[in-house]
Amino acid sequence: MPRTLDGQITIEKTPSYFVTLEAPGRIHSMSPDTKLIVVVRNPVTRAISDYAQTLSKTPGLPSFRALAFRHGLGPVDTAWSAVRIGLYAQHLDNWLRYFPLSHFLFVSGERLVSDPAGEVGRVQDFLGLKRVVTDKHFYFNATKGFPCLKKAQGSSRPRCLGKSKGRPHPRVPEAVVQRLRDFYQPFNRKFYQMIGQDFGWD
Ligand SMILES: Nc1ncnc2c1ncn2[C@@H]1O[C@H](COP(=O)(O)OS(=O)(=O)O)[C@@H](OP(=O)(O)O)[C@H]1O
Repeated sequence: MPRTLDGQITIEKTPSYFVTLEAPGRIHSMSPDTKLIVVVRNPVTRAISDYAQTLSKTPGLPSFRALAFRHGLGPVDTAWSAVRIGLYAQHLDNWLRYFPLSHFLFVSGERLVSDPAGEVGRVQDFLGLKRVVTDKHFYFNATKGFPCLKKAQGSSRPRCLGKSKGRPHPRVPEAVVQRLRDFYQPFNRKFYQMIGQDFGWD
């Protein structure tokens, strides 16, 4: 981590930390005061998004169904990372051995799209910052199908996130989606209970 002066906040973003067993202990030994921001979305959509990303780099990848269920039809394959990462309650359990819940902010991936200023507002409050970024900074870009910044930092031009963010998802049969929804439901409920926040995924 770079040196941080008084009055500065250093932010580091690595999605895989949340699901890495050794990460909480290491981060705690670096600084037990660290604030932790976790962006979560419906684990079923997250798994399909994860698959879409792998598929874009690996043409000929087996179907989502073939990877999500053992032998294509059997139990849900929790060894597949796209499935395992969505077990938020389990990952959080590991973090709560080192950090109290008050150190966490859970950001809704869905609201980050439907109301980016609202979610970014919560982030600013959590970090003790003035609400500098507001509604005024975003517009909905119909071509991208997502909110974008009216002006990028240091430029007068609008800026959307890159091609790898918000790519189309492959079609997954409804029966497959439903099986995964059922699978995640108890884990989601446990997660809501642990953090006192209901994301309404079920
Ligand atoms: N404003 C805006 N523009 C584009 N995309 C947006 C935006 N806000 C949130 N998202 C969602 O971000 C998802 C990609 O982020 P990831 O967390 O997968 O990225 S990464 O893990 O850091 O690579 C990406 O997921 P997919 O839609 O599945 O590609 C988006 O849904």
